[in-house]
Amino acid sequence: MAEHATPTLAQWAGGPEAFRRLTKLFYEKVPLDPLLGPVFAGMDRHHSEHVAAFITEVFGGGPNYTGVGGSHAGMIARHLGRHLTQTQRKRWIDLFLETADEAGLPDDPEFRAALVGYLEWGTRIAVLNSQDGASAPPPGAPMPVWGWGPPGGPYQG
Ligand code: HEM
Repeated sequence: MAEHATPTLAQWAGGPEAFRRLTKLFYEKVPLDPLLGPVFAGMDRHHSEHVAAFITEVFGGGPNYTGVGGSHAGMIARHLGRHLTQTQRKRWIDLFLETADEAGLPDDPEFRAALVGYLEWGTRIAVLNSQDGASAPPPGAPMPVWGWGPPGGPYQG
């Protein structure tokens, strides 16, 4: 990184390893949660790594997800027909943010605002695409890209 370059969200978070740590902890808790446990009953054993790779890529950390055959359309497809509810979505976010603290992700206002904004958007996309009538985007649909938004960069003191 150039001396004064603004880090990507992924760099500021601690790189792919930080997201792997976060999702590993998160998906260890999910099966124990009364609302989320049943939703993830058939979870792939690599699920947490796939979600970590997806978020790392969205946050500017490189092709961690698409580089190993993943795609935005493929990710959306995993939510089709699941009839996710707003109650489940809200629990997912609450538990994810609680776990972000436990995993030691940065807690500066700028990073957390970007994280919450992405999670609010991403979970609503997941719920929408889980309802009857939803269909996956075309296979070549681009991955979402998330940035710092109005604060423009991390907390500087
Ligand atoms: C920003 C929000 C979200 C992201 C980035 C995300 C990402 C992903 C990804 C990458 C996969 C595919 C994993 C794989 O290939 O193994 C997936 C699958 C799945 N997601 Fe999400 N998801 C989000 C929100 C949600 C929410 C809110 C729920 C439910 C409340 C949910 C439920 C599921 C389920 C049940 C699967 C299939 C798991 C399996 O069978 O292995 N997702 N998600």
